[in-house]
Amino acid sequence: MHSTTLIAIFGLLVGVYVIARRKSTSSLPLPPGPKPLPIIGNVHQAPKSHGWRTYREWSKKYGPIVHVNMLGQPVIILSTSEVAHDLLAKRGAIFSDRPRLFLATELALKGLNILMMNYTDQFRQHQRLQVSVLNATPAAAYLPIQTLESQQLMHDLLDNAGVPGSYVQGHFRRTVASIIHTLLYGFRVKDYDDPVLRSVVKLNDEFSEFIQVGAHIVDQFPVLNNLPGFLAPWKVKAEKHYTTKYDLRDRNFRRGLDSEAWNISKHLKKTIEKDNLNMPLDELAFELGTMIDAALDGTTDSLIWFVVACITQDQGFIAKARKELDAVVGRDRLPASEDKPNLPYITAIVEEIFRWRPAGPEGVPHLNREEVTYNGYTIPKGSVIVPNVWMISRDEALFGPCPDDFIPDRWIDDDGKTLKALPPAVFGYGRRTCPGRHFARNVIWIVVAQLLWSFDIKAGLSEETGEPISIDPLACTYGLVMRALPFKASFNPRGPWVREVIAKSGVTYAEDHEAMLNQIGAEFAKL
Ligand code: HEM
Repeated sequence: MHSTTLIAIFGLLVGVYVIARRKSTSSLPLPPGPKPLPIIGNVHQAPKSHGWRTYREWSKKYGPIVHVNMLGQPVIILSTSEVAHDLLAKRGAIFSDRPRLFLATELALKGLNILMMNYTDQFRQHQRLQVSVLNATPAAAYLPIQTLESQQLMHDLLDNAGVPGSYVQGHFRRTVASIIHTLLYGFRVKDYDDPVLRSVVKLNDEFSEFIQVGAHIVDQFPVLNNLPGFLAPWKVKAEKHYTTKYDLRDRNFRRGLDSEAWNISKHLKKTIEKDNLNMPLDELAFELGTMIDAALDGTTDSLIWFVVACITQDQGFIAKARKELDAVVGRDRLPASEDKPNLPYITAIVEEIFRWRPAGPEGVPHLNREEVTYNGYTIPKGSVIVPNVWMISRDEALFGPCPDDFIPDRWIDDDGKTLKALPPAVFGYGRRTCPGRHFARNVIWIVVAQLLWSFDIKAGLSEETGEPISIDPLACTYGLVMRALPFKASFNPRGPWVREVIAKSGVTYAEDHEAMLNQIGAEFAKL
């Protein structure tokens, strides 16, 4: 046998032995969970995919804190908003690291993945940069670009209107991609088959596979990486992922720097120079790339779930939204972000999308750097902490009855106007809460408002029978992000005024987006 193979097997055995002997200083038990087997723990019961379904069953059986053992690695699943806040937010100093998912970080991204960085000084430096361009105030400056792209989407969907049913998901992805590439790098994405967009989607899908907790034995036993390539096929895949990502990020970053107009690449490079930060430019390029990756899927997929909700869940919410839109906006123009204070029902719909189909139903895992005791249990140091977002969003005590149904009214207070302060789970917790949440909410709000104002959204028709093709509202992919499986939909203008209004703004590619970016730059200068 090859000597590296022997070393790897020896390392594996030592690893199992050391982990099995890991001693706790607390006399309190571990949280309850399914019964483990010796050495392998609960590996045999671990879900192969759609873990949130299994986690839902476990939380019903064992309660809001469940412990499972993956080859000695403790995994703690949190299933109510209260326990998630108590641990991940209130004890944020302990619970803000990330698991060492070897494939996702050390190998595939060589430590340059901001999402998977521990809560270190280096991470905090990145976080300060993110917040400086994504907080509520800077995010508000992006509304004109977001509105422009939403108008373009309405135009693209109108173009599709005569088609009895087509796959429209690409239009939504293009819209979100164009917003983020314009702001970060200064160029619009005009085609959903654009090669830059195709690369981001492919890399995101790959990364989503790398990041799955428990899916790769090398995450538990990094020593296996000493195996020769033919015994460790993940190495080649991860190296290729890194190189492709590096090249893409480098190219986009340079394009941003070379562009005439203001953009976030230029702005952050200036910040680094002005504040004399210790951050090499390729690290900044990765920072920007992380924002692109994080923004694209969650935002696009939330919009597509909204389309699914319109087709499969309408118990009157569409009529209610239209009544509000007609009263506030009228029929001579598309809704604009300035209408937001007067359109609380649209805001309730946006919150309901996040609750009904949280883009990341298993959240992004945290890791605790110290052992803690909580509610009579011990949570061992170095546990992988999974916020069970799917279940947290279905807590009837918080969100009311029928949690599997799409009911925006659950967010509206008794006065019919104010939004209830219910705790959303979709953007994560504590010090690692998604910095892009204002940005995402703004994009989704304007697109949802304009879609409801413009179109009757229905299931696509079968080419053979002419009948509507039924859509399973739970049919989805599995990964970091829960994506609806491709489906056909039709978007028909709900009245003649819609075509007139959308045609008036027409195709938006002739608009001077560089002037809009310079305007944002001028607003940033005043902040
Ligand atoms: C609906 C859309 C989105 C969803 C559902 C979402 C969700 C999340 C979640 C769950 C996390 C991890 C939180 C945690 O660990 O507790 C996260 C992190 C992050 N998100 Fe978002 N996000 C969305 C959109 C965006 C956008 C638009 C941006 C940027 C423009 C963005 C940038 C980031 C970044 C940079 C991180 C890493 C933060 C960290 O690791 O501390 N996200 N997001």
